[in-house]
Amino acid sequence: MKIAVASDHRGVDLKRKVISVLESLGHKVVDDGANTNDSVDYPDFASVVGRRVSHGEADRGVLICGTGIGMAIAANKFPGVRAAPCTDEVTAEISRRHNDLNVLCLSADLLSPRVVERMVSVWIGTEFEGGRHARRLEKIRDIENETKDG
Ligand SMILES: O=C(CO)[C@H](O)[C@H](O)[C@H](O)COP(=O)(O)O
Repeated sequence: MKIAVASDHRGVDLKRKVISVLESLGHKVVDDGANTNDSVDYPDFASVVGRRVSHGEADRGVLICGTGIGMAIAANKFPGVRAAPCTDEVTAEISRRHNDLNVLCLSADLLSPRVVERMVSVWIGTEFEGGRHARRLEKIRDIENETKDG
């Protein structure tokens, strides 16, 4: 898969870890920054990854900030993006099985690199279950279309 990855200044080190985990699993990674610890604004990075996933330029995305929350709020503004902060292996797995999460948001401040390694491996390798969960995602698409039309 092609995965777009970005962080703000708080997540630069963890982003490097995530990229190495994804590449070791055989995925192609697009590194969308940031690359220094200078203070930046997370929406500038969430929008790059959110746009790529929304436009089909990347199959999935990973976004990292202090909590993962700001990145998720911003990325979810793009049609077809389902972004959320996950906190452990269980939420990472269920986010795929039930929600078909296509943008994983991670906290650089609260998660250890070791836990993140396991979360990313589980998240990337878990399939969407479909069935009743697909019906619910259809309803989310309906909401997206309704709000788009005003
Ligand atoms: O968006 C966030 C909160 O959900 C992130 O944690 C940001 O990384 C954080 O707000 C950045 O804060 P800073 O004090 O400018 O480092």
